Amino acid sequence: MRSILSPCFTSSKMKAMFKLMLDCAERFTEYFLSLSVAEQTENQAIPLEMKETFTRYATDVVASTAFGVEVDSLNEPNNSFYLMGRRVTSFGFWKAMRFFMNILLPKVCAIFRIRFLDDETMSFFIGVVEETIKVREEKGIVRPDMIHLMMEARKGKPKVEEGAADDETSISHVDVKTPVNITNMDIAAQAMIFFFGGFETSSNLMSFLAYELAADSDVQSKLRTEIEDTWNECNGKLTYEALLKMKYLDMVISETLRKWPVNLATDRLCTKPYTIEPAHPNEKPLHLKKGSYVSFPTYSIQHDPKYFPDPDKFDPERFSSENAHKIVPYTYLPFGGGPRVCIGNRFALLETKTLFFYLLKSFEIVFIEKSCVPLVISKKDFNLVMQGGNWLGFKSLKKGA
Ligand code: HEM
Repeated sequence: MRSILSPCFTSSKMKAMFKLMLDCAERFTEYFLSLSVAEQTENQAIPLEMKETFTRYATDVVASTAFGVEVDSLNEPNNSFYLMGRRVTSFGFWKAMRFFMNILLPKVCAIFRIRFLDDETMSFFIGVVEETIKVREEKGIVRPDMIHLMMEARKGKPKVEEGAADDETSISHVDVKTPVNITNMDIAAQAMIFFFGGFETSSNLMSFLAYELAADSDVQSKLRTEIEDTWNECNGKLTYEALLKMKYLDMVISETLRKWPVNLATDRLCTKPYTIEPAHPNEKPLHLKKGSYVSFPTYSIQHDPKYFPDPDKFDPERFSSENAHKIVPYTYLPFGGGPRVCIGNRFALLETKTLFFYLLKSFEIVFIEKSCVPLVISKKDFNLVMQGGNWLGFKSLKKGA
């Protein structure tokens, strides 16, 4: 299915989906702008838990780009899409057990019908996809999203657009003229990948990014200057090309992913015997057998002072044109690497850049009384999250009354 889903992430598809992301980002910013006016808090910061707030944005983006439906999770906080999304991605002990069992013992899970998701959740998302497909087919609606691409794939229509396919997400090896046998269930399963792969990860990235910006007002104002310059160059209408040209924005996000890699480790299964030779005189060779499970500790590698001096310092300059080439290959792995690199990396970066462009244009992100300073990582959670939540404030840049 990687080859079926890959065409969703080519440049041209990203550009089309950017319009949907832009709507979500504008709506997000508008919501908080009107809130600060309504509550006459223009001069004060709106206190918010960032993970929760960005999860709402990530929900709207996944709903729009993957499931083809419009959801407004800030104005309608208890919409079923948001609640079901939380259900899918929240990990209690038993759910974590089911998750690992499905990875480590898939055959046993199939025999005993141990599923990661319950029937109600699956039926909800399959229902959304089926209804969307039905309405699209009846009314001939075309929307630049994943559902449309999959519908075209099953008719055998998707084409490799010239210059659009990229190295690792290329579909050039797929016989695209042949209709692909894709059921509605398959389409729903692909849309679910956006939830599993992209929902927690993207909102976590945004949460840590907001924290680092609050912690370093110089970085935040330098970034705002780049945003204002870009906004002026675009004559007040942000374009996909202009956003991707923003060098400093890219550096700040890259450094956030270096310091806070959402996936703490990446794993591989050994396909043939291999020996890791000792690096130091007191070590022995490590013999890996076929089938050995190997885990690469991304967090530790990205915090190794040998590769990233002063690793706890948030320093976007590591990724400047002058410095980026000094990064040793395979020591920066927030999206993994090689043929199984994260399929949605450009998607995640694009939705994050779009949101922070709009957010920082209207708001300053600041520490508030409840903020977790210094930052402490929770030991209780499955994911990389801050102890007590990531509480920060959005302070409107509009000079209020
Ligand atoms: C900041 C956001 C994200 C981070 C940090 C992230 C990170 C990762 C990492 C580390 C891997 C493992 C790669 C490897 O083993 O080499 C991965 C795989 C994957 N990611 Fe992401 N991801 C993000 C967003 C997304 C999004 C938005 C999607 C949407 C579809 C997605 C879909 C996937 C899929 C399908 C895989 C498995 C690829 C394969 O095995 O062929 N990810 N991701």
